[in-house]
Amino acid sequence: MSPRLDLRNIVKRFGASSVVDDISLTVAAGQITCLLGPSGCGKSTTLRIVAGVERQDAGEIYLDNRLVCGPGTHVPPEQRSIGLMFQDFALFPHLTAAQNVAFGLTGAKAENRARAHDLLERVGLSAFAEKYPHELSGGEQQRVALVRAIAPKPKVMLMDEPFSGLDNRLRDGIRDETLSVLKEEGTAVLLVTHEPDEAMRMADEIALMRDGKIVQRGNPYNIYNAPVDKAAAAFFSDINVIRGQSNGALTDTPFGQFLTPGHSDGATVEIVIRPQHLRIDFDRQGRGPNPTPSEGVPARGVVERARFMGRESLVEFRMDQDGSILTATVPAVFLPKPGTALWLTMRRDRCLVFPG
Ligand SMILES: Nc1ncnc2c1ncn2[C@@H]1O[C@H](COP(=O)(O)OP(=O)(O)OP(=O)(O)O)[C@@H](O)[C@H]1O
Repeated sequence: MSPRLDLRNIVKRFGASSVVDDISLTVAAGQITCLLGPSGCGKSTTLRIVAGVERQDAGEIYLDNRLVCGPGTHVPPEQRSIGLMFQDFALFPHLTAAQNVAFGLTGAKAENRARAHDLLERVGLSAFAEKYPHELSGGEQQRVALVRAIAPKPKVMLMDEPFSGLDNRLRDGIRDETLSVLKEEGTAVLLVTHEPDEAMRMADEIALMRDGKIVQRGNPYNIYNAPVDKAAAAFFSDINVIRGQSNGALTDTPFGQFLTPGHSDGATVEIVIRPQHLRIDFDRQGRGPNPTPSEGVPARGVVERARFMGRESLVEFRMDQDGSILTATVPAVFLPKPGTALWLTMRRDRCLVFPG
């Protein structure tokens, strides 16, 4: 199946710097792709180029195989069949919710009204159809803006941090509603966010951006579990880093030897593990659990501090062997006293090995 939206080698420079540096990306109908990355990495500029409000310096964009912008071609934004949903959306204050939703529709009046009411019902707002924007809460207004953007059945929906103005409790509900409406409509969605949680929740595919480039593309599971480098791993959660020197394709650590093929002798190797993949065991008269092939050798540490985070407890250890600090999380209440000696083991299948 050919992609609905196809970006090929998009470049945008401001002065000497390439803010978007050779971005290629496809989004299929009914698929949600998240452009995820830190502030300033070029996400919004990419979106603005797709919308047609910014022009690229090189590259092409195709919509259903039709060139919409490239050398010598620039289809104006309003002719691209693209819906926009930004954080600072504005409803027309003098129109009711239903009139706002029906505003951009070109069909017969009764038909437009029916479409507006159907969409409002799908986001739980039928009772608000005849209300004006100032009579609606922020979250309700946002849902109206969303269905207004969806109403003309755009082929592509561009969303730039669309939920960031909402408080957490509202946000989850509106995200899920949005997701189901967009899926039902079969819209191709390109959504910009700097929040990994939002991308994990919304995306079929995440495109992780850094300095104007896409450094990794994949589904949330793969991006989280097989990050391309340490920075990609650290973008999604806190990480622990254990350093060592590779020798004969092996690296010695307090947790035993790790296989590090492909790293030359003497090269620094970083072994990365997320806090939830460290296992904590009690000290049995100076001994920890027995080594196993799947968890390697345990290492002893002393609790520096422990904090209850609501869904989990976070325990920081100072390791006996080298004084380094490692953090483990436990999905329960576990608050050992500072100074308590405990043993840590690393789930080998969860360790990531990167060049240092
Ligand atoms: N019109 C412009 N002129 C000059 N520089 C610009 C212009 N627009 C954006 N930039 C610069 O390009 C870089 C990328 O901006 P962009 O808004 O695309 O980033 P972003 O990843 O969306 O960040 P944020 O999440 O903070 O919005 C930034 O350094 C920004 O200052």
